[in-house]
Amino acid sequence: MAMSNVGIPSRQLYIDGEWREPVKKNRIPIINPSTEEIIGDIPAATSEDVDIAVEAARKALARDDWGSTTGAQRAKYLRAIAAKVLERKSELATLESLDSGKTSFESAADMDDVAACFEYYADLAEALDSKRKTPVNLHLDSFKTYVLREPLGVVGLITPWNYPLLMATWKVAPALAAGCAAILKPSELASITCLELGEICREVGLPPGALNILTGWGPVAAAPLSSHPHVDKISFTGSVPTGTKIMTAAAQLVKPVTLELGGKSPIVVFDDIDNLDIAVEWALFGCFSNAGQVCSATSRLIIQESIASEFLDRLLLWTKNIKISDPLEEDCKLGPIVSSGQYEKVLKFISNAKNEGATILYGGERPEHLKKGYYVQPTIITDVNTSMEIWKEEVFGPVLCVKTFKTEEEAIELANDTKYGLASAIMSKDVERCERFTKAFHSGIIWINCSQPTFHQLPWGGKKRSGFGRDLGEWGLEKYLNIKQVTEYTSDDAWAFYKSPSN
Ligand SMILES: NC(=O)C1=CN([C@@H]2O[C@H](COP(=O)(O)OP(=O)(O)OC[C@H]3O[C@@H](n4cnc5c(N)ncnc54)[C@H](O)[C@@H]3O)[C@@H](O)[C@H]2O)C=CC1
Ligand SMILES: NCCCC(=O)O
Ligand code: NA
Repeated sequence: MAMSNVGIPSRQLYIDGEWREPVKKNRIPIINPSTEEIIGDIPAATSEDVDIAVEAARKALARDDWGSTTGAQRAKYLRAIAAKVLERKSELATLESLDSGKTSFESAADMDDVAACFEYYADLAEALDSKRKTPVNLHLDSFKTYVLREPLGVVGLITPWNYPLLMATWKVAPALAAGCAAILKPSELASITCLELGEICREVGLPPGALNILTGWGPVAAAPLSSHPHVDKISFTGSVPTGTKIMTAAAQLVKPVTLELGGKSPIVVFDDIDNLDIAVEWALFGCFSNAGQVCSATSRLIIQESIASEFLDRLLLWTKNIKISDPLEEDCKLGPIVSSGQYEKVLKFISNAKNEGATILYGGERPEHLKKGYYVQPTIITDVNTSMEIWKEEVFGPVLCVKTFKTEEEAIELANDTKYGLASAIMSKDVERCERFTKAFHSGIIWINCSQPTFHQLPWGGKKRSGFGRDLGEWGLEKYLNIKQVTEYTSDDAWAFYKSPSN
């Protein structure tokens, strides 16, 4: 096993710029999914701590040192956070791998993305100053009007474990850029790096209460944010059942939510591709990177019948070549699943597929050389039909199911045969066909001749059961802004709608 000499910091809740013990003093063990060992613990917040954090956030908004900042001033904090992340990149990446099982390469890439995302929203925060007040010319002498873009208020950011610090950053960076005060609730399965973000905020002198970080169990530490009368918005990434609960609670207060809820995304491969191996590698990366624990994983391979057999042969060769090991080992390409619960869930999906009559072409089990840890072989499933669970449900593990098609019409029907609508990919050198598919796919993200590349300048989110609203890009900032119209009557004349009693 690869050794790490990075110690697990022991932290409290990060509230009002300070480390604060949870009111109930409970803690949750941190489990390393590669060794199944307890390596530390995190504080477990309850609704009492949520109340304290919400109050701290409200006070931050009311104080000049946060509530009256310009975008340019906030950008300085965001850039300082980015610099600290890069300074601590190697340590943070190792912590991310120890906590979540991500390979060290992917964790390091995440830290680069985290820093770049803070930098990107620093740019947008600066640009916001000139857009803060936009005059609107009505071509009327009697009225002067303008539109203000203001911070929305106190926002609750509830995030998952698959990209722990990166998913938090997709929400924290724009929320702070907008001038909101935020409460981040990371996943109990992987919170270490999000707590370190608290330490970074403390070190760079982010005004107290601007960002508060509460770790703990979802129903105890996050649910109170959805129902809290002084939390103005919830931005969530995670499962459909939890998204439904959040939306239900928020609906009682007409609280806006944005939900990013995963999917069962297709990758359609046509027989006109120039290079089989290039397409095979994208199909592999699309489903097995991050051990398949990706909301946008292209986990349904829809392949043209004429090249299916050759494609699958190559796919098998590439799959067998994937190095599965402790995520900190050099060249590891597939680490463990995040937790025992998720591991059991993935294995159950595979055994259900088998019981329903599908063929496990490759994988489906624990790799023989790894006796401990929540490892699952990269798995390829064929003989799938569209009524099977494996075709319909999100596995969130390294499990690819395969179906073939003959015609373009059949391909698009199969691609859209899902309750989800996050991403879709097409591999073809026919430009017009790619355009037809771009239009026909029912999803928020389209990849052409690739799968998964993600850029923080572009909107991220889906339709149907994948949720609504967008992270990233300018759309990721807009959702933390309140649009306020201001209408001023500038005429000296009376309005004269009613008859004046003095006449
Ligand atoms: N869209 C995505 O990126 C993700 C999708 N998932 C899907 O969800 C499945 C289950 O994973 P979980 O960790 O159980 O996801 P989850 O949706 O329960 O967890 C995500 C976040 O929601 C919080 N949460 C849990 N219950 C809550 C509640 N009642 N109110 C407010 N927040 C709550 C959790 O503490 C965590 O911070 C996965 O197998 C996968 O299919 C999981 C993580 C990320
Ligand atoms: N490449 C980033 C994927 C983000 C997500 O799984 O939500
Ligand atoms: Na963990």
